[in-house]
Amino acid sequence: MRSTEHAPQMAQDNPTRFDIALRAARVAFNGVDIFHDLDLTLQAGSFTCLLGPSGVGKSTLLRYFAGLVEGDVSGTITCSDNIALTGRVAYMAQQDLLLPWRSVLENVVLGAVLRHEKPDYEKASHLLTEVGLRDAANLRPAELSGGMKQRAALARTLMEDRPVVLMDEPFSALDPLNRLRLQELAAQVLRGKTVLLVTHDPLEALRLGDRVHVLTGSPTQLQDAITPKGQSPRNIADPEILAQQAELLGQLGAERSEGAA
Ligand SMILES: Nc1ncnc2c1ncn2[C@@H]1O[C@H](COP(=O)(O)OP(=O)(O)OP(=O)(O)O)[C@@H](O)[C@H]1O
Repeated sequence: MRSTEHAPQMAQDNPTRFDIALRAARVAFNGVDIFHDLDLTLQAGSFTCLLGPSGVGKSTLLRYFAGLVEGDVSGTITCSDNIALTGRVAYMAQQDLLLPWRSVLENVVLGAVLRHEKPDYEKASHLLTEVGLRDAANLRPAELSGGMKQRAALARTLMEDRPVVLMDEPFSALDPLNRLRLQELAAQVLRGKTVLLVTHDPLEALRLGDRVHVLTGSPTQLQDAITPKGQSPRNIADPEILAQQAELLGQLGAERSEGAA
């Protein structure tokens, strides 16, 4: 990973110090419970990953923490410092949500502009270099590939420097090498922050997550967390990580589908 004198301030310089407790969460759409009685604690400064089959409710759970689920919703979110979570979250959606009329650089500094703050263009340029978009800073989103849009959205999320970061499949559109590079970048820039990340990739979850939960069933339930050892980004060739991958695939139902085949 490149490192320059202008490297953005890393989260470990200012770690997140409050736990976030979600209790008795319930979300229903059209009268059907996606989940109910769901509890999940995000420990201060730790990286939690959510895995599960498509449609199980991962994005809904992530969006619940972001306060973005509307309608038939109940439950509580409490921070251990007794300050509301609202306003302390950076959220990266599955869709890149880049504004089409703004350049990549202008999209990355959008948060500051909307808050009427002076954008830190130096930090934005550094992050664009880190995500491999230095030469695309002045392009509009329509001129980018899907993977480039996702990298721009990641740079915008990392730019925000919030204590809590929620990311929905942030690397899904990337080729394998860019995926590994950006996982490394995320691990480095987000170290010390409280992160919740949704992914379909068990190895990505084990590479980055301190706690990895599988969601299964309907209504959805959280399986007990798997807790890979050591600091992220972890070596995915490590035999212990590979054993945990097998465990996660088992929780996801791999044995059942092999049996069915
Ligand atoms: N706003 C909504 N209105 C109605 N139904 C919704 C809404 N949002 C999500 N759902 C439904 O809730 C269920 C869970 O959706 P969600 O997007 O959370 O799943 P997911 O596990 O993230 O899926 P994927 O891995 O495909 O992204 C799905 O059946 C989906 O159709």
